[in-house]
Amino acid sequence: MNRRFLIASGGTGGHFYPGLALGKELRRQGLAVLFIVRKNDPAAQILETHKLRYREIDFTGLPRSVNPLRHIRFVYKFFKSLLETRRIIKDFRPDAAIGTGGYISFPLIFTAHFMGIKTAVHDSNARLGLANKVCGKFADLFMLGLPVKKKIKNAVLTSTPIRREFAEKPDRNAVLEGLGLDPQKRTALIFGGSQGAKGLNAACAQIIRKLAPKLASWQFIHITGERWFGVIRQEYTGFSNVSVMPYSHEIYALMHVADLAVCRSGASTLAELMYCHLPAILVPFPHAAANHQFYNAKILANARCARLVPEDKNLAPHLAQVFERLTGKNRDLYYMRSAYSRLRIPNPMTAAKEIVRRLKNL
Ligand SMILES: CC(=O)N[C@H]1[C@@H](OP(=O)(O)OP(=O)(O)OC[C@H]2O[C@@H](n3ccc(=O)[nH]c3=O)[C@H](O)[C@@H]2O)O[C@H](CO)[C@@H](O)[C@@H]1O
Repeated sequence: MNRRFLIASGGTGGHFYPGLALGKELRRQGLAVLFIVRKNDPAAQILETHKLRYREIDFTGLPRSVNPLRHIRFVYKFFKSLLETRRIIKDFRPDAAIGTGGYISFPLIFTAHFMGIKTAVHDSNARLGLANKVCGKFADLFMLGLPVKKKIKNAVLTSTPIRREFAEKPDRNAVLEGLGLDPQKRTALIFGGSQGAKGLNAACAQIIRKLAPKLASWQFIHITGERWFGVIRQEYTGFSNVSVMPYSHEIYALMHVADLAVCRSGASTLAELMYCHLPAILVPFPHAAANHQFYNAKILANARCARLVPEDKNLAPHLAQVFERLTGKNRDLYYMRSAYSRLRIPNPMTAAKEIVRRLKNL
């Protein structure tokens, strides 16, 4: 009979997309897959687009406020979610339950474990999230996107799955000309996480405006995030060597044609940089849980594939200094690019396949 896999995923894009890649690979291999997502999670819509089945549960993360009513509501929803999950497990009868991070993993891994079902979790970051720390105590398999310092039971490094589109090498001339840019010039790609990044946007615009006349052989693609598009586009008025956009659905093509990225250090971004061997200046999101973006960035910085610039009051001058050095010395970029071949992290493009292989062996 067909093996059956139940995946809890959703919340941020960073937690959801690796789960989606995994679900698609399970289906590609002819295995049955069902998702559990939080009620009203926009991830449900994306699952529908991909024709993947899902069930919703009513659950929220730990309340941050001290309001006792919120805590009572949390406890109520917590027990309710365990009962809902139990029902789903009884209906679907999975061979294994998988959580891809975020608090939605907890009810599934906890319930499945006590119902005698094999469990696995995947954490993309170099510092584990709270839900995964707890789930790790029950999991039969703990898959890691990046190496972590902490000793974890049943852990294996699999990397984080990325979109298949990254495997298609684009035509550099066509991509750059399509953006009104010059294929002869070197190109820096600037972007935040899936939402953009306010501080990074402002610092980059300031630096590019100042350095552009000195850097005639360089041009820039600046992805601002929807919220900041208008303001940042204004800043570049009169600059013909900058292409500004609010979001790119084809960032995989841009990463392949770029010579340097200036970006955040979310886990999927890192896996994509690794796959494209793209040298980067990483500016970790300073408010990420347990400062995990800093630890993510450190892995690429220690391996010399990237430079790490913290977002503090010196962001603009520090970034300008690193940026000027890298754009002035092509040799540095060459060494950074080649340093990726020495990274001892599995290929993110085959990560979904590898995860499925391990799940089948549980
Ligand atoms: C702010 C925050 O806490 N973010 C976290 C969130 O990911 P978050 O989703 O913010 O960040 P990630 O780097 O993991 O993913 C961003 C994704 O958006 C894509 N992209 C971005 C811009 C664009 O124009 N087009 C586009 O497709 C990138 O290619 C990438 O695939 O969960 C991740 C996994 O737990 C964490 O590592 C991140 O730290």
